[in-house]
Amino acid sequence: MKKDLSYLLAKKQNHQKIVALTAYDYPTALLEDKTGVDIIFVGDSVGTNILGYDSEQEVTVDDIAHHLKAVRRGVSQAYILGDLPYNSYETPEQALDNAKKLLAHGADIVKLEGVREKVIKHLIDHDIKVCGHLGLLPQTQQQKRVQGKTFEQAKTIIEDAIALEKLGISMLVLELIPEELGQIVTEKLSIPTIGIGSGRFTDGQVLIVNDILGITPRKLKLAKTYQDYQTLTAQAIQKYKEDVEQNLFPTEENVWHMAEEELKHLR
Ligand SMILES: Nc1nc2c(c(=O)[nH]1)N[C@@H](CNc1ccc(C(=O)N[C@@H](CCC(=O)O)C(=O)O)cc1)CN2
Ligand SMILES: CC(C)(CO)C(=O)C(=O)O
Ligand SMILES: [Mg+2]
Repeated sequence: MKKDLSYLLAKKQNHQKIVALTAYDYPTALLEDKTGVDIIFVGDSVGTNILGYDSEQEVTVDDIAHHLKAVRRGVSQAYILGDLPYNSYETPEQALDNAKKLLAHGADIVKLEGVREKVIKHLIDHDIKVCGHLGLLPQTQQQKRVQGKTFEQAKTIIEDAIALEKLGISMLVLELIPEELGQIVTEKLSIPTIGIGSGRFTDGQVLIVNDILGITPRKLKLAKTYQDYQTLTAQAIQKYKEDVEQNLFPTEENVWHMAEEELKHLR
């Protein structure tokens, strides 16, 4: 059964955690879907984590669409979120064009950063599901510092969250804010909140799949590393290199032969 917004909302209401994780390719999406991840994010984090870009700002709508297509082919149950990248939702019309493109390539919902009232209203008026994003906004904040630690900043985030819910967004990502603020926003909203680096009390959690697998070179405080990809992959590549150099690969079990009857004419 394909998961939908009412399934996610029921999880909030029943105090069951929503599990979200990014994926950028088919095999990873297949595994996440099979495991029962609720929401797969095709984030603009693809830029710095997969494409080798220096910044989130280099990511294009075509980049997201390309990875969305791959992810969609691996998914039968998870809800799929596509990020609208930097500069792709400057006007309501541009945002609608780009959101439609992401939906056409497999997204169930689009996410955009900040309180962009006119843009969000335009998308919702056209029946597009929108996920908000408050706290740290990576597309416009290069410094990855915790947001909303002071009373004034926290108050703004709470007011923004309420304003976004009133505009009609279906869920809200909270990034890199204090746990207390994550809890207050989550209690004030009826829609699900999905946190990253925002404490234990949001309705769900999202992480970058590269961080949980140990693909990311450094360990972030906000993440947990479940596997040592760097070491394991370096070992596998090193062993393959040695095997080729020392004629230990391929072996008899990796090769095909001709019948002697055919071969004798060639010799
Ligand atoms: N791969 C990876 N890429 C990402 C994110 C991630 O999550 N992991 N998230 C988005 C960018 N946001 C962040 C947020 C925090 C940090 C970060 O570096 N945080 C420090 C703490 C910062 C602080 O103490 O103020 C940490 O150790 O957790 C980096 C990127 C998109 N790209
Ligand atoms: C998961 C999240 C919220 C992290 O910033 C995201 O937007 C992304 O992956 O691009
Ligand atoms: Mg993003």
